[in-house]
Amino acid sequence: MAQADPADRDRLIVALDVPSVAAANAMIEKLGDSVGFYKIGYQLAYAGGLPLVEKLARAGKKVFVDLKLHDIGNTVARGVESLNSLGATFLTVHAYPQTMKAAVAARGDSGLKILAVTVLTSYDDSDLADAGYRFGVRDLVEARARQALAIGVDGLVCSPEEAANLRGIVGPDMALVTPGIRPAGAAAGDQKRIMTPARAITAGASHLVVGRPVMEAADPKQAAEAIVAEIAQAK
Ligand SMILES: O=C(O)c1cc(=O)[nH]c(=O)n1[C@@H]1O[C@H](COP(=O)(O)O)[C@@H](O)[C@H]1O
Repeated sequence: MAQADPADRDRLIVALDVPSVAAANAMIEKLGDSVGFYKIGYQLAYAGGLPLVEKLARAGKKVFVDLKLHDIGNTVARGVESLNSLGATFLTVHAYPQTMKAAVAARGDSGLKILAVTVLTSYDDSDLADAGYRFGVRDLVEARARQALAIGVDGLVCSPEEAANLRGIVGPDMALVTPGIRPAGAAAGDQKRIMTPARAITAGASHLVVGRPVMEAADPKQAAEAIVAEIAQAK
């Protein structure tokens, strides 16, 4: 396949959802130049994977640290301060006002960008009702996006289903990072609000987060390249 434009390639964020640093290194090796942006979440971070952030950054890759912080403001701020110097591009927090304010204040001018997770892509309206919310997904995502914007958060995590509406609210520059990406024919798994890569880009997503459709593919490199090609065609 022809070499991808790095600007298209880096709109794909591959979730390194693997159980060990060894498995992560093996996958990074396999994916090679096809991937320029990785996400390290609970599974890898709790298995000793945080030092990989600095290693990947030194190797010229971008890194999204997905720890979805949510605690009292002081604890969130101290946690963000501990992450500021790792060289990551993005860090997630849940989109609660105290949490977002603390994270934005603590990231200072370190270069780390704070993403607020609006409503998880595995939730639908009835899951929100079960959790005690009186808003449905669309209204809660929108309300949280407006709060995040007012607080000065750098970007939002939402499903691609909300991307077009949010793009109209936050303008052209804010990062809209969308998990819940499923290439045509891929299994949804536990995701409830999903779209194909092409449709997510057309809807206004700046970045797509993809885990299992790449990590569990028979040929992960080919799967990543196919998504980047879809991004390049849809933009
Ligand atoms: O913050 C995230 O990255 C995230 C938010 C969200 O609402 N939904 C969601 O799936 N994610 C993450 O995105 C990745 C999606 O993985 P797959 O469903 O395997 O493609 C996982 O690492 C999730 O933790």
